[in-house]
Amino acid sequence: MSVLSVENLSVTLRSRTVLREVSFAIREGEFVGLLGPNGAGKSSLMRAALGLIPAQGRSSLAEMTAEDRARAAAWMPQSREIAWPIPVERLVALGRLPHLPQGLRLPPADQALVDQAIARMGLEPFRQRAASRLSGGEQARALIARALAQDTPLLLADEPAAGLDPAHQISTMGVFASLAAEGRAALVSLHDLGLAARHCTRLILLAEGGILADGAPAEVLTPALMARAFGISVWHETTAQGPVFQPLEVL
Ligand SMILES: Nc1ncnc2c1ncn2[C@@H]1O[C@H](COP(=O)(O)OP(=O)(O)OP(=O)(O)O)[C@@H](O)[C@H]1O
Repeated sequence: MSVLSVENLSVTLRSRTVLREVSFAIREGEFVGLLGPNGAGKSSLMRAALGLIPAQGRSSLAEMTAEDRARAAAWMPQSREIAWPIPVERLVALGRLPHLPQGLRLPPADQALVDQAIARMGLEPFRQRAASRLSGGEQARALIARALAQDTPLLLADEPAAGLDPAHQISTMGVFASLAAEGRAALVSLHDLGLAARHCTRLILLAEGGILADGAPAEVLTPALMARAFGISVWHETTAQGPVFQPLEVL
């Protein structure tokens, strides 16, 4: 079943067309990496698909009411600043707000989802710490945990691996992959092509105002497409531990 359907979506920002008639659908069980050079329109595509910026065309999420959308999709934006000193546990608990009548304390089932999200993102030691006093990477993990606590069929995240140390990059990609394996879906923008090759079930490559390629990682991370989209040469090999992919040089 499709959790997001985008048809002929075009985005114009300050009279410049950033995306032209982009169409794709995301189904349950998919972990989709959104790739493309700086300025290709990855954030704009996710924000337009969520109905956060004006766009032409159709998006199934943008058509929903704000309440329905908050139960259908969780969103982690690129900007991570947590400006106020809310304890990490309460920040993560905000993910349950779309599911609760106003003013109620968290029922046990909702608290269990908060605890699960905190454990999944390795935030146990920070539970009572003011979120504004976490490091950049820890703040990113707290915001991913809030999105996980929302417990939605689809999670969209803008560069969630940026600023994380290697172990947390791998474990965070593992969390998204496990959501997909559980029958949910994730759409995640990434600049790390090696992580995309190893963890995503499908890649969408944005460039030149549209989708240049959409398919399995091996179909998208080809030398020809990498040269065209990023102007780089690449090295890749299939190993016993899975695909290994390394950008090499600027062409
Ligand atoms: N508010 C805005 N007004 C005008 N132009 C904008 C605005 N926001 C983004 N743009 C432009 O739209 C284009 C797409 O930006 P977007 O942030 O979607 O790219 P991206 O693929 O997410 O880039 P990055 O990899 O650098 O995060 C860029 O050329 C950017 O300069």
